[in-house]
Amino acid sequence: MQMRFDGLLGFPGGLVNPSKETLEAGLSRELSEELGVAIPISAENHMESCHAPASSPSSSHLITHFYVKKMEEEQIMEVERAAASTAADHGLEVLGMVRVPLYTMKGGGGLASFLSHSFIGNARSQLVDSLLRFNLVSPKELHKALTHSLKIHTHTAEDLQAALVLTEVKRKQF
Ligand SMILES: O=c1[nH]cnc2c1ncn2[C@H]1C[C@H](O)[C@@H](COP(=O)(O)OP(=O)(O)O)O1
Repeated sequence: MQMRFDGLLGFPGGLVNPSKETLEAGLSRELSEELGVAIPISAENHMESCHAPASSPSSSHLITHFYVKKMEEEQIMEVERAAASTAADHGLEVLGMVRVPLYTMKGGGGLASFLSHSFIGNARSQLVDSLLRFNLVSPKELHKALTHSLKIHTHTAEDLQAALVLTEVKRKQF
């Protein structure tokens, strides 16, 4: 996955105008811009399409099309190198590639922590669906990670609330 310009986690990709290019050609173009390498995509890589509600009142509703391509570790490392060096969008729309940890540590580190971050649109569901579909994590492990993730999320919300109260106090002093 990647850290986006807006601080949210998401998959490489972007908007495609289907009257101008096919979904697969549009995705290949976006991958070249964001990853700095040409990755051919075909209809066989399509996993799911769904209607995603607008992420903010000012943005439009979207149909998201999710594609999955299996790669060898060496190919992934090549993509990671190119994404950080030759990709046109690096440092602009994309701040870096991130690997998804497929393990959960005792204290909740790993997948549980990863899933508690903030994701763009329906990227978290896309990630969870693909982990299950390709048997990368068992349903039991994923359930455990998501349960822990929810606790981390609640703790983060409480932490943010405490920071907000603190700034309110400081704001009134000045
Ligand atoms: O990974 C994703 N999963 C689901 N929806 C996503 C993901 N990444 C982006 N989006 C949605 C949210 C945005 O409204 C649109 C366009 O994304 P963006 O990165 O801004 O596209 P461009 O590169 O600017 O074309 O898609």
